Amino acid sequence: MKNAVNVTSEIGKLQTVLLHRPGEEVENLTPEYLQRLLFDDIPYLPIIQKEHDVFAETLRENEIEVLYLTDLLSEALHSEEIKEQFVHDILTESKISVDDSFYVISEYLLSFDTPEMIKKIIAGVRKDEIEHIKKKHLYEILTSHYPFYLDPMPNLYFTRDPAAVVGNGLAINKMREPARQRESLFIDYIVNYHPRFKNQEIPIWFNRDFDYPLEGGDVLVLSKDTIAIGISARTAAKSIERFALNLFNNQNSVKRVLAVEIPKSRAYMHLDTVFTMIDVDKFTIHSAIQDSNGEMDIYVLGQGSDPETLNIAHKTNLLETLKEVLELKEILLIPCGGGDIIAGPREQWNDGSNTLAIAPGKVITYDRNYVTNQLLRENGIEVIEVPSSELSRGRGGPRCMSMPLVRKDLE
Ligand SMILES: NC(=O)NCCC[C@H](N)C(=O)O
Repeated sequence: MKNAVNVTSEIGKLQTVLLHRPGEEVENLTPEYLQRLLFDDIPYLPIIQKEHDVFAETLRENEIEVLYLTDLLSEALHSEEIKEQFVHDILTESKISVDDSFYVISEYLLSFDTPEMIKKIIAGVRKDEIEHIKKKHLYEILTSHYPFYLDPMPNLYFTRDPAAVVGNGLAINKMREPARQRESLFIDYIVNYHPRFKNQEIPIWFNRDFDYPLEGGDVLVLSKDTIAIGISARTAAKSIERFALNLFNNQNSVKRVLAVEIPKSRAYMHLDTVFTMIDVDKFTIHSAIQDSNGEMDIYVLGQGSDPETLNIAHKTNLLETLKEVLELKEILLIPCGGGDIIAGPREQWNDGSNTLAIAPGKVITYDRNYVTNQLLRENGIEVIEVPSSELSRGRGGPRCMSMPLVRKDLE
């Protein structure tokens, strides 16, 4: 039987991918809470869904199996016991303290059938939806202006971030921002209880109970023996060390991890917002991650003298480091927006360098990034554009919106 998960490169023919179609959660965004919920604007639901459907259809047209997170979770919660446990965990992680409201909200959620309950959890539970909760505690009275018991989860369509497949195993991520932390609980339940995954003995390289954060947008599988991980606003150096040690100690394929430092800013939140692999020897890059001499900080981590030690080598030239680890004479870095001082940052902001490779040299991008798309084509890349007016409002592109579960190994 084929592995439930297998990713040994960024570019091998994509075979199975996990998506989430945006739903009512985006209608629960209001200006006051945009920042807390990590959005810069409010998408228009019918159009964001239409755009997402085009994205999913484009994948299917390319013979890629598209799985939806909500379907898998619904199938994973196949007994009352698992469903109740899931609701308990979600409420606990939503910081609903164990008092009257905990039980009332829990009962409310469990009154729905499983798919509807999952939709409700993702959409968020408004306070005015359950009126019969008596406010007994001071904190309940004080916070009553806040409209939700359970926050909406509008970032869920960025399935890239809560987990990452590396080789035949998985990192189930500890997410940095409170608005996203519950997302990886969905993956945890799917891996543990869904028939497609539960008996597969999938190795877990990193777990969501680790003290420091790691997010999937920072994890790039450059080849079967080299992973790149961003040291970013979302992923901590300590998490990279742990992940690297777990990989080195528990499998024999990954030999090195490149820890790539990027500016800690909203525009560059993950490594894949500024750097993606699109062919065996081609990458997109946003030039602003390098200094005026074209340098940046890259740390090559390898297995040290004992299982808890790493060898660390400091490099400053991305191109030379990539050539060395990928054993290639030439590599092309294609700058977002052609490196233009206006088109570059504009297209990067709208995910011009967040490219999803579905095969070597074949990518899906947002249509709005026409400067970058043209440049990719001029450099021999097959570019399939998808509409992006509303999808891009969440600050993520085609790579962020997809979690590859299976890719064909490169020859
Ligand atoms: N890999 C990615 O860069 N994902 C995009 C995540 C966007 C989301 N609004 C966030 O701030 O987490």
